[in-house]
Amino acid sequence: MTNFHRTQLAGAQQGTQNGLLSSVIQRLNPRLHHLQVATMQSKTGPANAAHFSFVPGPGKHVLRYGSSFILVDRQREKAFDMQTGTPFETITMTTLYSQRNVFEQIFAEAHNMHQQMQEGKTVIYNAMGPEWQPFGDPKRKRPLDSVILERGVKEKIVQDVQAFIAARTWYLDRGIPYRRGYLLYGPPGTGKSSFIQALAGHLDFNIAILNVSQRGLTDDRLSHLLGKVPPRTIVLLEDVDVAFANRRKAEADGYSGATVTFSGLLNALDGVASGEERIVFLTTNFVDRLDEALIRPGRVDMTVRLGDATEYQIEQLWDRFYAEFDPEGTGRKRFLAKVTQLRLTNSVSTAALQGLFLYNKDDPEGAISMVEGLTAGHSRHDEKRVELPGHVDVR
Ligand SMILES: Nc1ncnc2c1ncn2[C@@H]1O[C@H](COP(=O)(O)OP(=O)(O)OP(=O)(O)O)[C@@H](O)[C@H]1O
Repeated sequence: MTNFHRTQLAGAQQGTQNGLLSSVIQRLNPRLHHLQVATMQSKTGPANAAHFSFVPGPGKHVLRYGSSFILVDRQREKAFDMQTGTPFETITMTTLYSQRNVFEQIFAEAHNMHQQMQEGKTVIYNAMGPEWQPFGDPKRKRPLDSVILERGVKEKIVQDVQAFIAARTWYLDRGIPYRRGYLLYGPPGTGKSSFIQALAGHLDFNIAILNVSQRGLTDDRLSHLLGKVPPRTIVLLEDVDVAFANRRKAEADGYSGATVTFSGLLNALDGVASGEERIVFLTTNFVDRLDEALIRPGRVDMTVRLGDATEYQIEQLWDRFYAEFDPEGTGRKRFLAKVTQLRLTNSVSTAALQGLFLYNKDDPEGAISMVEGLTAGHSRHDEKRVELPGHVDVR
């Protein structure tokens, strides 16, 4: 007899293991008693629409897989996943020694099922203690063209990242750490997070997000987390300026406080190295607070300013919302004339414009008549330019 033991943090384990066990459970065709109904709710259909499937419930079952019989023991733990409320489980599968190859097949099949479920999706990881864990269900990929940046900016970043991904052997042959850092800076609501999400989808990567200002995130934890990012995952470190306000040195006992320090952030970035490509995006609303040590090539190789909406972005955003109502573009011209007259170009965020267009979803005239409302919140940001040799600064 042979046993196959596997423990699952139900719905919360990292990487491809997440949900893998539920695929195994789905795959095992129940032939005996103790069935459990698994309910899956459709994300797009009406709230009360749901699918049901019968899976072996907790307890022991003898199941047949092909010509093999397997004893499956599904046991719930006392602890449960804090995000979903699902109890952790241990599943023990036992079969005849001569049939042991069957486990490989089951897991391969379950793995395929699991991958199919994730196709076209982006997994978002959050830091939970010392681990990266998927946050909620994988998200539908955000299309790149849904994020509107100044002309050519998106293309420059995408090209750079793709060239980096294609240059693996080049880096490894020369003994250069295979990593690339990007800093996106600019006022809030200009598409920094949205762009990174869309880029991840475009490259078929997942995202591991960490807010540097998060309480309880120490230098050690940051360094540990960056050292064990799941494969094919972009790291997004938000609000990195916070570390620069915190230049405190570690105490004599090595403790450097409950937040990330400046040197802790630099060390963590320097330590990021693996045979896998490592792509790290940093974001900040306050580029002036950053130190040049951060944007030294190797830590950050490209900086990109995402500013308030330019004329080009306003036009593009207008067309995304109103192309069908305004095929000739006359409404767009009037909207832009009003925006220019109110001196709003380069001083309202794309998020604010999106808010106005959403409010007037089917009504371009409504949007034109409400432009004045945008002036209340508008602000002008004059940031210093990031100038450093060997460094790409896209503005
Ligand atoms: N350039 C843009 N193109 C398309 N949508 C945008 C753009 N900028 C902002 N939005 C929309 O505005 C909202 C907020 O955007 P997002 O979170 O990406 O901004 P951010 O720059 O990351 O902000 P913060 O600096 O506050 O984190 C999202 O709903 C996003 O879809």
